[in-house]
Amino acid sequence: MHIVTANEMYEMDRVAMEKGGIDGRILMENAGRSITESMIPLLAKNSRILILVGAGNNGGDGFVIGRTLCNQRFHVTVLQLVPDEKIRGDAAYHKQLYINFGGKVHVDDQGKEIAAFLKEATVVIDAIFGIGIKGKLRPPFHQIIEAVNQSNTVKLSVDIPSGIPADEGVSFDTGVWADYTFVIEAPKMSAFLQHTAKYYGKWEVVKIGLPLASFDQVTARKVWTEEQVHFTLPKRDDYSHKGTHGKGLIVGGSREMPGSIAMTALSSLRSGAGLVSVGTVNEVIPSIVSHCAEATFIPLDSEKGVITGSQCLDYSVYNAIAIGMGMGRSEDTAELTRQLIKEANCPVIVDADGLYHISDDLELLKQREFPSILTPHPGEMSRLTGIPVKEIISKPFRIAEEFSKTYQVHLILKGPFTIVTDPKGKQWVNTSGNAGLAKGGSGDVLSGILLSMVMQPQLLVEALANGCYIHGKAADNLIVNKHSKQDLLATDVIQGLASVFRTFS
Ligand SMILES: NC(=O)C1=CN([C@@H]2O[C@H](COP(=O)(O)OP(=O)(O)OC[C@H]3O[C@@H](n4cnc5c(N)ncnc54)[C@H](O)[C@@H]3O)[C@@H](O)[C@H]2O)[C@H](O)CC1
Ligand SMILES: [K+]
Repeated sequence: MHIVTANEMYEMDRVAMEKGGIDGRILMENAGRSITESMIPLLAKNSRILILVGAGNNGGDGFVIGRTLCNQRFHVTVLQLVPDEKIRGDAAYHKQLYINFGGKVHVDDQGKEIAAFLKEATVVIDAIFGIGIKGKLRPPFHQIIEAVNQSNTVKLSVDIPSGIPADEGVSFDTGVWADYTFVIEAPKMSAFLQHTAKYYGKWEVVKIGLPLASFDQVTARKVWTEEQVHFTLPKRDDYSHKGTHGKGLIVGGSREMPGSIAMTALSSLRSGAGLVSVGTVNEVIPSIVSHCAEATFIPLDSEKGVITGSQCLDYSVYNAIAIGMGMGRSEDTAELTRQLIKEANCPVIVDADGLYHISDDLELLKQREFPSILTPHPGEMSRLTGIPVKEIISKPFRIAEEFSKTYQVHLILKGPFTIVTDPKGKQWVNTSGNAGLAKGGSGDVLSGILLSMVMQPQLLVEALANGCYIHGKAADNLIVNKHSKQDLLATDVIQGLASVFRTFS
């Protein structure tokens, strides 16, 4: 499933019309018909449906929906929120069809009658604005949208909740708080941004007949779906041995933070890694063993419970390495991080304190011949880039793309919608997971899962996207009957991995 910006969607439209030869009026007909079909299960025969229509093609979709619902004997009222002369082109054509079929249009371009119409309605179909909204809402639309939000109606938005921009990095006034959004052809970026996603309510994609093959030329952003997990997650071969599933090294831990690396080691083993070695300070090894008897250890030189700088580690025997969890932020651990990044001839996952250390040495990443995988949350991304957290949350796709391309890394920008970006800028969004994961230790568990995935026989980006999916899905399964978002702990997520792997094996 592709994710688009407004311009990318217009480009798809252009391709469909100019190259495909399909008429815009047919696309609008398809949009309105498909949405109506998907909407009907949510409607009761006695629903009093109010369709709010704006000036653009989103409003045009509203007229098609109006005609189609009237034709099926639903009780429909269309309220046009702009003067007649503003309804043009394909929307005007479909307005006329709606009228020809016996539909009535009420015009309220001042927003004076909206309250009265809302009072009579049980369902609002929001076709005020689509992806064409620009700048601050002009009067009276702010007031109209607020009135819709305050009304006691079920709110069904067409393509996008009106008022919400399609793109990232765009400020907005207010938007319809939809119960349900029928997204045309491809979800827009704002469905995956934490400040706008909540306006969509539940959403589903409706198809209107755009040439699917063209999406790949128009956008390099996709949702990582459960279906793809089914296709790509390697099945364990009956005749495999521990070597088949990779040997991983985890470097980190300190006297003050022995738990992080223990969780990484355990989650990695629980995700199928053949062998896991932990390079850490001697004194924390017994506590890690108590959680994870299957790991082997490389005691590293340490001072005051923290790993010291130069270590004689043979990186060549590993299929992948993860560094940083609970490691501490001394100059010594910084030196070790730099050394490992320079010398390791296999994929390296850099997390937590490892990310802290490389923030000032990002150029090192460009020199690596093997993949570098960075797993920052927005705070860590802010340190890596010098960009404020607020801006990262507001335009994560663009910032992640630029960073991955510049430093030639695979970036996993963590959040409610984790974005995996490859060094060419291709992106996949993970949608599993819940707020129960917003706790210390979650990242350590994710790093362990990723380490294990990277060592399995699958493409690197698939391994990373699958790792994110599995981590979130374990948490989703756990809050269904065993835990809640409140009490869920990172260690529970490790226990929950079994439920996910069983589904996909
Ligand atoms: N292939 C497709 O995706 C199809 C999508 N369809 C629908 O068309 C809309 C996009 O239509 P467009 O006309 O470009 O934009 P809008 O409907 O969002 O309307 C813009 C409209 O609103 C006015 N406006 C803009 N900004 C403001 C503001 N800040 N305050 C007040 N008014 C504003 C402006 O005057 C414009 O006239 C898409 O979302 C789908 O729903 C097609 O129907 C089928 C193909
Ligand atoms: K809308």
